[in-house]
Amino acid sequence: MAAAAGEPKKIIIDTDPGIDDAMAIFVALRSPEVEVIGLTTIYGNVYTTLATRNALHLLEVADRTDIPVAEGSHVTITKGTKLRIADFVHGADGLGNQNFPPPEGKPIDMSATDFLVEQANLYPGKVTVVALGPLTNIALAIQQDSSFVKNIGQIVLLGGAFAVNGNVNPAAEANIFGDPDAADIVFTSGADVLAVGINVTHQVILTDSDRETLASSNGKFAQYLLKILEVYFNYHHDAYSTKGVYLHDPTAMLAAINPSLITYVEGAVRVQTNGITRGLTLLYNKQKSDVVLVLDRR
Ligand SMILES: O=c1[nH]cnc2c1ncn2[C@@H]1O[C@H](CO)[C@@H](O)[C@H]1O
Repeated sequence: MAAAAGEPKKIIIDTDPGIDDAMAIFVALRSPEVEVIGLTTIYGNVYTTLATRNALHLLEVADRTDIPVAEGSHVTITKGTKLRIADFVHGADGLGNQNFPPPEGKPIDMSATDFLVEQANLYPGKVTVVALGPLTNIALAIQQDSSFVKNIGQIVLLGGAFAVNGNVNPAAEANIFGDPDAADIVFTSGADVLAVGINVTHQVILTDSDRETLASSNGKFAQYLLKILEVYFNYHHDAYSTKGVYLHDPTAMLAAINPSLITYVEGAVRVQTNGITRGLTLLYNKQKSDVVLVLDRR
């Protein structure tokens, strides 16, 4: 596949690493179509402090310590501290219980939100945020700077369960469930949002036999991923009948790198923020304007 002519697309990866986050970050670092200009961190698969540590670690594994890491929010946008952390999917350390040594690097002296706002201002229309966790940092950037929505090129996010059951409960997918209020702010902000839901990512499976192919590679990333994937495979074997693992974050990353790989529908999205369907994503993609008005609060 030829890289798009001209400058690579600048991307900031907002991430909660996370095993599939690690895969997505490596995909981005190996794709000439994009230039990773920063990682921002968030809770989700792990708490934010550990997400920052893992982000720094992954950049060290990839020999890309030139890329800055900015630490994100430790609480939801409504200051909620009762977070749902998916350590049962990713291991207690978020990276398959490998207990890697602590990274040598440090996050930059700037919050994730400030970094997002700064970079969007610096390169108006040119920065894509690839959001792989709950959307707190992005919603905070929208609230902090009224020109963020105009300046950010696109927000590509892994989240939602569009017309299918969620993975936390029948209503909600994990990233949206993590901060439904933030997600509703992002979806109704007027920004160019491309959402890759689990209705898509549950079709993208790294099978047991793909894992054997990976094992036959001497590549640095292949060997690293093999180690951390064990826990992710065990979880999927136990929790789902699928013989393999869902490639959630790598699929969203591929949508950012090469949008033509996926087909899309356009419409208004709202997120349910309370009750038993908290975290439900509702898409209306028809042309009936009075219904869109109810959904779209702009
Ligand atoms: O069953 C689950 N509960 C919570 N989080 C999960 C589950 N399965 C996967 N993920 C994590 O949440 C995002 C996709 O929703 C992915 O980051 C995935 O690793």
